[in-house]
Amino acid sequence: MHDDATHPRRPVADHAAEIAERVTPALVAALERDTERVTVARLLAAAAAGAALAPRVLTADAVAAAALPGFDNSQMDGYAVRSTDLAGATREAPVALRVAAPVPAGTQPPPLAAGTAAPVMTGAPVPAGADAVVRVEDADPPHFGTPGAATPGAATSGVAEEPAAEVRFAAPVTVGAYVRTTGSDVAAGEVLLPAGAPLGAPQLGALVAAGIRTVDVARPPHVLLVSTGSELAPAGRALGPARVHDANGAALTAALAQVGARVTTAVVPDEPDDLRRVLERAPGDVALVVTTGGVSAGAFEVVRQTLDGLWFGHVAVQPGGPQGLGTVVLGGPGAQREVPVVAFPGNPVSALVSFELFLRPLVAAVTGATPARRPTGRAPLAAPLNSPPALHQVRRASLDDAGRVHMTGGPGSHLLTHLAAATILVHVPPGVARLERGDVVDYWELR
Ligand SMILES: Nc1nc2c(c(=O)[nH]1)N[C@H]1C(S)=C(S)[C@@H](COP(=O)(O)OP(=O)(O)OC[C@H]3O[C@@H](n4cnc5c(N)ncnc54)[C@H](O)[C@@H]3O)O[C@H]1N2
Ligand code: MOO
Repeated sequence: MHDDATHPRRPVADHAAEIAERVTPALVAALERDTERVTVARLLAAAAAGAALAPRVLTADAVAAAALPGFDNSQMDGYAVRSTDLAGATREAPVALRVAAPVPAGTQPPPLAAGTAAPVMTGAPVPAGADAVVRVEDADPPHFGTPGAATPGAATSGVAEEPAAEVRFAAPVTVGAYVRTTGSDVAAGEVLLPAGAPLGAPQLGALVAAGIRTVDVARPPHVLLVSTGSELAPAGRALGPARVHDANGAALTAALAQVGARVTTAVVPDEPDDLRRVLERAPGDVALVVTTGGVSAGAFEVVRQTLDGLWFGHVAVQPGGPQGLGTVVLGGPGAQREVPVVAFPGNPVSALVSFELFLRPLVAAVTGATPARRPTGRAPLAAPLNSPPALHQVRRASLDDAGRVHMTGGPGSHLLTHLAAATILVHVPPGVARLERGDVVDYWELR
């Protein structure tokens, strides 16, 4: 048993601060060091396949290859005109112009002759010579008509009228009215997105719009996730007697990926040499090692027994009490480097709750994944709750339609399906032994 008198439990906030001090600089350094050039097409394919773009942060300015818009175009369905032609137009004395050939979007019109007005559609180029657009509803007639409308059955637009040969305007128009000028969004050669910009939906759209084919981005930080335990079998493998599947590897891979990390997993038995070998062969760009299991008081605690120099102790939290923290040497002779290691307890709920408390906020803050912090709330309990008064207890729960908190299971840290059913994590601070029905608790939203 843990002996509080000789080994005081470390407060949650202190342990969180210790982890942040080691892990945040390592992740920041990795993001700055580890960049890659990717095609926008690849980012697009990843987005289409459902991958979150975060934390794809630009590491160099993305410069517009072409101006946006690339040509002067109309903001409205209307008539492209020469403003001088309408200079004297009034309601009493409208100006009549001959209607030129219409300009659909996607076509390049000929120059506009003086004394004419070209029907121009939204997004279509404004013809050379024209310097303004008058909305069709402000002209007379106030619609374009439908070619072939005179033929019975041909009208489809609801305006069963042939296009007019002449159009009248009852007011002058200002130069530039409803013309979206070339480069008004961004000029060719201008910085479209600066280094440091996170790539989200509008940014990806802007890259494509401006014709940019490749960008320099930070690579997601690489985490080596090591599940320890001789009882573990990889996901999907048939189980022998007394064996369990590696739930932690699965759950933490997903949890890390959700906040923008790349994950390499390993499953090692409770054999120090096996753990050493995994660390020696770790990929060269690993910025952080996360282990689960092997940290408590058993006879075969591979993490505790193998990783010298780590702090091992108890944090005043349940689940997630036994924890380890320090640095570990990765790589073989001549290629060794030190990275932080965070050693979580093996019970699956303990490992995931530890992640929520200690790692998720740090990784999200560095990668820009959202939400950086779990949204929080307060709600009344639907039933009484007991809590170990020396510990910060984290319980798995959900809210009913009336906004009351129901536990999705007991406090046992093996109850992974109860965590899977939960939508909130309830926090019961130290010093509280019991809460009654109706007492208000703080919670974090999990989804
Ligand atoms: N004498 C004491 N025993 C224990 C203490 C203690 O203070 N004194 N603490 C308990 C608490 S609290 C926890 S949490 C666990 C933490 O133990 P370890 O980190 O050493 O984890 P293991 O013993 O390796 O495993 C615990 C439990 O979790 C299962 N497990 C481990 N890894 C996985 C995985 N990847 N996927 C699924 N399940 C996993 C493992 O089979 C065990 O059932 O120690 C308590 N004991
Ligand atoms: O910390 Mo252990 O997680 O209480 O089961």
